[in-house]
Amino acid sequence: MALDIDGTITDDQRLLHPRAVEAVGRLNSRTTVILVSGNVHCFTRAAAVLLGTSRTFIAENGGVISWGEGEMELLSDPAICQEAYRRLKEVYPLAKKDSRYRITDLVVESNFEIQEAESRLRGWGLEADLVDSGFAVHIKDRKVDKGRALAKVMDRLGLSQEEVAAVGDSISDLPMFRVAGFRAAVANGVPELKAKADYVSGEEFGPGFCEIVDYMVAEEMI
Ligand SMILES: O=C(O)COP(=O)(O)O
Ligand SMILES: [Mg+2]
Repeated sequence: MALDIDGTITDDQRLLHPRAVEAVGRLNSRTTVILVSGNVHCFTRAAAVLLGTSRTFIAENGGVISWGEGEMELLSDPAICQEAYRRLKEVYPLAKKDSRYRITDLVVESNFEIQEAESRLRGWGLEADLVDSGFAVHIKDRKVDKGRALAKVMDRLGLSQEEVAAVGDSISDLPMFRVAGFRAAVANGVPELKAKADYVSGEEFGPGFCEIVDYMVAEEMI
């Protein structure tokens, strides 16, 4: 299972839900859980350790892949994001967040018109785009997303589409839905994601995620 963190196993304040922790524990005994997050590498790694999930995981919305302990692969060019930030800052009052720990993308506060900024990036011919997870606005390399990184992980681990489920809440999870065979969204997910999901939970956040795991067990998918 490719599993998102914020808004899927946490609440809207990013607090980990105890029932989601229990559900991840159940998954760990049945299958491999790969965290796929917009969070930085060190945060995602700490989550993997605390949840007992695979040390192969995806961070920074696909910009960083951790291949088990010790090997890290960067899929994005940080210079692309830096240049986009520099140009956008000439127009908007951008404020960086947790930049010290970011390796590839940049996170800024949501104090500007994202769609307008994206069309400016395109107009300037830059290779960067923006994605708003509902928790953070990321300036990222356009060729990077959670789905492309997940496809790389599947390839290396020899996993077919039918063997992979993706679970998430935000627009940043949509690219994962293109490569996974089973797609599930929590009820608090964005409409664009829920529209593409095979299963949408009735409950929101952590309890919704538990419901998804219960459904997959009942349907003998795991
Ligand atoms: O970093 C974010 O913006 C949100 O993190 P997520 O991808 O785990 O939901
Ligand atoms: Mg999320």
